[in-house]
Amino acid sequence: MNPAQPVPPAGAASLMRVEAVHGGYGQLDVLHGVNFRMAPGELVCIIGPNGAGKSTLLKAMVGLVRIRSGRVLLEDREITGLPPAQAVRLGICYVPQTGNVFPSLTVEENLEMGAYVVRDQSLEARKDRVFALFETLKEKRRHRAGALSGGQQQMVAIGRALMLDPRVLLLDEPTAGLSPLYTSMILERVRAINGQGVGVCLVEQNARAGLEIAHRGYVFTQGTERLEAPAERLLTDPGVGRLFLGGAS
Ligand SMILES: Nc1ncnc2c1ncn2[C@@H]1O[C@H](COP(=O)(O)OP(=O)(O)OP(=O)(O)O)[C@@H](O)[C@H]1O
Repeated sequence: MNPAQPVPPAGAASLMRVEAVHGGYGQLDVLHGVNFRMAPGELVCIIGPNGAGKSTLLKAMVGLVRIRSGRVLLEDREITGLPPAQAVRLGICYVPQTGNVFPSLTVEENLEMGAYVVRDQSLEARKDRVFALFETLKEKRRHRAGALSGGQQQMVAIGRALMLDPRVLLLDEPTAGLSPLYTSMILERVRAINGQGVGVCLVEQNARAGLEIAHRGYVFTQGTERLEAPAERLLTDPGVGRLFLGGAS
């Protein structure tokens, strides 16, 4: 299962970049000098053990945790510490792992919440684009989001992020707790979203499945990136296989 898109060449202009970031929660640093980059049109997967700081990196990229030093850039613009609402306006959308739908609102209302800043006539067209990607959501548009399955709720959360036509989509473990069927369905849709030109950073516990749809991958441990390589190389690396992919490929 190789991505249809070619791997962007090394050194290509970056869409998003993290440079030597230290930061975390309160007085506690969780990120210890993290470097990360995503080229335009790239799908990057971050794997690593629990507590390695993967989610914290995504939050740092969207202004949700304190950055003590280092920089975050969107193209050439420095956005370090920018409030989350402004990061969203610049086209960076983040889907957290949990608590990512409004359970008492319908699917359609959830999607509309994603585009509450849109004041033009494009709302229906935006919803239709999400429904084209997630047909199940169209069928269930009038259902309460809280009554959907975990996989369907994840579709609502991703769909809501897509309502703003993001340039960068940050996904925190979108397949956590899902059945193998829903896991492959969600990852296949993530690849389709990337195929439309959206830069995607995917944190994934299903490390092998995540790397299989990615162009490039990072292995995180203890608050920093230990390895960075084309996804195919990580998938065939015996050390990575043994430690992070549940055995050799
Ligand atoms: N809101 C918070 N306040 C304080 N510490 C936190 C907070 N969120 C996470 N941490 C701590 O930061 C460290 C990194 O957590 P993080 O969630 O980024 O790891 P992760 O690699 O995403 O792990 P997982 O795969 O378990 O989600 C952990 O030690 C965690 O306990």
